[in-house]
Amino acid sequence: MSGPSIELTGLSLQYGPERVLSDIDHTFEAGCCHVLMGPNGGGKTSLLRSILGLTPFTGDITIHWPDRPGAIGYVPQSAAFESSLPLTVMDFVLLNLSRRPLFWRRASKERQQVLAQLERVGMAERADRRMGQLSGGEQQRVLFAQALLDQPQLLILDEPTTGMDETGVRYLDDLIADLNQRGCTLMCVHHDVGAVRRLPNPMVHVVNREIVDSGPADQVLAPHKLANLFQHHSRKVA
Ligand SMILES: Nc1ncnc2c1ncn2[C@@H]1O[C@H](COP(=O)(O)OP(=O)(O)OP(=O)(O)O)[C@@H](O)[C@H]1O
Repeated sequence: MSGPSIELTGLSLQYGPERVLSDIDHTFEAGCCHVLMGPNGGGKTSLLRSILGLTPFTGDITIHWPDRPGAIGYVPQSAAFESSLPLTVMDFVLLNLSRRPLFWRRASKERQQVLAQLERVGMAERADRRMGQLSGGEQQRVLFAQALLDQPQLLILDEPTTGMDETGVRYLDDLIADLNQRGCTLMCVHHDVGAVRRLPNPMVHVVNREIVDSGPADQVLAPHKLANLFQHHSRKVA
């Protein structure tokens, strides 16, 4: 089963007097690798959170699934784990696999499933470490493994390579290429122009209160446009 398209109609979002997203009409095509870029505070995370239903907005967001609704995976920008929390990598990913409490014995089938996902991000050997004792980049890899468990058809990533070393980035590149080949729709926030160019046929959307530019990466990230990519609009107070 392949991924959905996402249609925004008159999407606006405001925090107090500050208008973060303003009357956006836009469609993200099915099965593509979409990258949101733009200046800090331009509204990229707010746009992702709106699609996930994690923040109130006005207007409409419609997810057009090709068949029946599929699974959605989400990797947030960062997560904090208290180092004294007795929650291992295996526990954390297992928690997301079933609704049963952790102290119930887990079937080895479930454990194998989790290990297979951890293997895909190079973290299987650290399955018994506590989440709070991993580095930021390692935690990010585990969050990614957890988001892959349900075989998502829509995968939403907020700055997925933050804190990751080269090996982590390579795992991520391979996984994204694999998901893209399977027709999954990917939405991803990125700041690194070089990393975006490595993605499979990326569509880049520049978010700066509105979507100010959109198209294939080689057009939107053309050298003469790069200077303006991270430039801020003066923000209007609504
Ligand atoms: N929960 C919130 N309450 C109040 N203001 C918020 C909230 N979340 C975000 N904002 C503000 O909304 C604006 C857009 O934030 P958002 O995180 O969407 O931007 P972004 O483009 O993802 O930025 P960055 O590139 O720095 O991650 C910022 O000015 C931010 O301070």
